[in-house]
Amino acid sequence: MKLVVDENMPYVQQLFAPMGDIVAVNGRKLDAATVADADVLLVRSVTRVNEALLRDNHQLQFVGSATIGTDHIDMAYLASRNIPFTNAPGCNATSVGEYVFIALLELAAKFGTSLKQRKVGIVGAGNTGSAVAKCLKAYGVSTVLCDPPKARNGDSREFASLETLLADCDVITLHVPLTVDGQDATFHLLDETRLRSLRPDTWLINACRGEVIDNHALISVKSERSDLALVMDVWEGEPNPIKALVDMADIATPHIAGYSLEGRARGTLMLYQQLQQMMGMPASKSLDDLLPKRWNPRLLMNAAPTEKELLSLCRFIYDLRDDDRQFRKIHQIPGEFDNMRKNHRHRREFSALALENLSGYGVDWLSELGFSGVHR
Ligand SMILES: NC(=O)C1=CN([C@@H]2O[C@H](COP(=O)(O)OP(=O)(O)OC[C@H]3O[C@@H](n4cnc5c(N)ncnc54)[C@H](O)[C@@H]3O)[C@@H](O)[C@H]2O)C=CC1
Ligand SMILES: O=C(O)C(=O)[C@H](O)COP(=O)(O)O
Repeated sequence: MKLVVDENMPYVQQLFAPMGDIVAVNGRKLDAATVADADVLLVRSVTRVNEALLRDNHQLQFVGSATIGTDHIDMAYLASRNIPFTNAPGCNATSVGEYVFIALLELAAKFGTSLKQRKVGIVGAGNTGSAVAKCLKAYGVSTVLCDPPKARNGDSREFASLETLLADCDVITLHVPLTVDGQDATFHLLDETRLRSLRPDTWLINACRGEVIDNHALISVKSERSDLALVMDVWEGEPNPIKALVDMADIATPHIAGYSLEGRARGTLMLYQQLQQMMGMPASKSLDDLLPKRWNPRLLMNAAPTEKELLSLCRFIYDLRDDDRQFRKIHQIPGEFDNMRKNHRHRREFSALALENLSGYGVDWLSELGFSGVHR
């Protein structure tokens, strides 16, 4: 069996080598000729899987994308050819939740305020939006959710309309799929009119897909509104973000909000599990077989951390400022957006750090935030 696999997918050898010959490729440059004799195709978000890519392949048995988003996949075409497809729902949701939480702590420190004084509007209350909500709830920050499809489908949580959320919240964080059709289409969901309606001093975060915000409109609004703060992980026109927008952003990164080691490992593992199941084989490998052990530096928590101390703890796990600094140096150099992603030094999730004394001393909320606990 021949498996054509994006070279930017960790743990492929450990999981898929027993199944056949692995050919690792640059996912952005993948073409029909390279895929022509593949039996299995494993991609990431940078590969458009459609008729143009698969027209010369008449033996493909499985397509997997180690991502949450599926906007790069022509599902109708795969269905028309009866090619089974799976993505990896939720694989990196914790990573996105923690990225947003850390970014908000960074902004609060930068502007000399407390995150607890802000009301956070979460647009899209699926896996990633809920992961953000979980972190904020653990820390005691109030949130408002907007998710019309979930509201219509009877989700028991309380939802606001987008207009109410924009009017009520001083942080807006976006967690919707990119869709262009239907009543919930998200392409340019934040258009110029909505961007102009943002409350004074709003912090706006995009960690879903660049096209959910009209980037040109954002540049125009932000150039008149220095009160707005921006955290941008995703961009229209990736891998070529607009320079003016990178320069305006308070935090700018190259689509790596989901790039925790755990998130990326889960993505590959979920594809392995699906393929094994499809072939009627047991999935013998688990996440523990892939990940390095948790850190246990014996950090003793015997008092609730201040917000500044919490930020230091978070930076110990993932210092977002490093990615921001590096991205600002490279984002206009051809190829470097993808290189920075490919060579991203793997960041861990909060759960990789075991803190002592999480039970008691008023620090239980740190385990709700995601840290592991070691009780004495
Ligand atoms: N920056 C990054 O590294 C990552 C980005 N993503 C992006 O984030 C997106 C969301 O991921 P998940 O939360 O896991 O997906 P999900 O499918 O679990 O949740 C998305 C939610 O958005 C809601 N929704 C759809 N249209 C909406 C609208 N017009 N207004 C409000 N809500 C709407 C849906 O009902 C759903 O509950 C993915 O599709 C992907 O594009 C995902 C992971 C990592
Ligand atoms: O899961 C998603 O959806 C994402 O946006 C991924 O984090 C993107 O990562 P790549 O697939 O582009 O490596």
